[in-house]
Amino acid sequence: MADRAPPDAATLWLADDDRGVRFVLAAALREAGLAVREFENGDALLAALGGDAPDLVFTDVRMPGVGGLALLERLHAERPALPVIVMSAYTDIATTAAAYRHGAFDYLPKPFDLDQAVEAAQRALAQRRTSAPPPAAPARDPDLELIGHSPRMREVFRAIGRVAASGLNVLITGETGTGKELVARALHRHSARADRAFVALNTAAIPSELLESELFGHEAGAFTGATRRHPGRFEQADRGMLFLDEIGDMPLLLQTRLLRVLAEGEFYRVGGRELIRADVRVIAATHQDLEAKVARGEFRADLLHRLDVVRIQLPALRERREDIALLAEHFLARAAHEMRLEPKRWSAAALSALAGFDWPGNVRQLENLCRRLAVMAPGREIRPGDLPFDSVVPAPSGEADWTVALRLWAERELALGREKLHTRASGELERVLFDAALKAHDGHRQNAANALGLGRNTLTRKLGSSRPRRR
Ligand SMILES: Nc1ncnc2c1ncn2[C@@H]1O[C@H](COP(=O)(O)OP(=O)(O)OP(=O)(O)O)[C@@H](O)[C@H]1O
Repeated sequence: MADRAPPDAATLWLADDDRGVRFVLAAALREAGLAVREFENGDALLAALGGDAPDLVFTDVRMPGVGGLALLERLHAERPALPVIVMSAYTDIATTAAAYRHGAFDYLPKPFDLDQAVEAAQRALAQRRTSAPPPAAPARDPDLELIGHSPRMREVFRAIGRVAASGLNVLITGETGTGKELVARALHRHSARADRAFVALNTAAIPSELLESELFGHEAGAFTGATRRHPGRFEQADRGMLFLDEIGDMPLLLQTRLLRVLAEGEFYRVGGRELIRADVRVIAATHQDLEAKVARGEFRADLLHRLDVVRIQLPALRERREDIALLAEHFLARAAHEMRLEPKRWSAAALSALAGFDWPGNVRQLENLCRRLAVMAPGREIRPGDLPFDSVVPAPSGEADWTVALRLWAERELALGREKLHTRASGELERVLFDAALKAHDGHRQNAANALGLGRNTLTRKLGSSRPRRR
């Protein structure tokens, strides 16, 4: 806790139950000229707060006693101007969004670069701020949770957490099936409009002549077949959110009308005279390159600017292969549950084949495959031969198949903050090798040892320690 910082240095209080994290982080922050005081949990920090106050707080989320989010809430209530930076290995959207909602200045997903942490601290100190009161916490539906632990998805979760409560229009881009609608729903659930409607409209799915009345509604008799007054999606989304999917397919004339409505917040139904006001936050999505469409004169630049206040770009699944195994396990289990089938599991080889596939249909394609295999795959364990791909998928960058699986395992364990990876992985490696060698040599230890390039005694000793259950 001793500090060599200059007497006028800004003070930073750091709460984390992991002594190692505290040690390296505090060292880096002191190096950057801050006076750092360390606490092993939120209670200790709160207790110290009576007599003294820091300029900035860094806190972990999961700690025994008062956790990081509760600490944040207390600090925010008592000292709203004090910036708090939340750090966590749990980068699910709920935690990230809760952090921002409770007034966190920033959220650092672990593991982070020390430079990144120092930079965040400096930013926070440079612009201390007061924040708006948090909106009510929305209910969560686990089926709507976005899954992923890749750095690219963590960035997406962070962006959602950051902009959900802001009220800004958002443009979500990404290939088909990457989860754009799911992101839009997450933005809604974590926004101040969560208890109001989320209305979705797929622009590409509706014939262009009907699109205008779908959006803005129509009066009875407005056109042939309009027998009754029909409120449009804009009206339905009043005080809530309107999700315009495939916005790139909207005809130019309607783009002009949409732009005007967004600018003025009011419109007439088709064939109507009554001016309707609607307070709508628009989230738009597209898989197309809208800038290119603007250049070709197919999309209005001013509409793009109005929709594209914040952009969330979703990576293709092949750009975040680390997430494939996690998603595959989730979808396979969910499919079995939904269809009341006996659960199946993935063999390591099948998972590594999945990780090497290109997934042009992205997460939706993987989800559909899992449903199909939950029903069709013959055994309890899904093997590479059960996969419907024509050719054997090459492992990335010439890696052997099993190292791909190992890499996926390591990345996932690290993302989950698990420990002793080396010991656990080495144990597994030996177990698999010894099993295979013994099986190939009918249990003959000398021959198995020869094949492995080990002495018989070494093999026997290792078998004793790695497989206590065996003779
Ligand atoms: N990160 C994720 N975690 C869990 N499920 C996901 C994730 N991303 C996508 N999905 C699932 O994949 C399917 C496709 O997602 P979604 O409809 O949001 O994609 P999209 O990008 O809007 O597709 P399109 O461009 O075709 O409209 C959905 O069933 C969704 O639940």
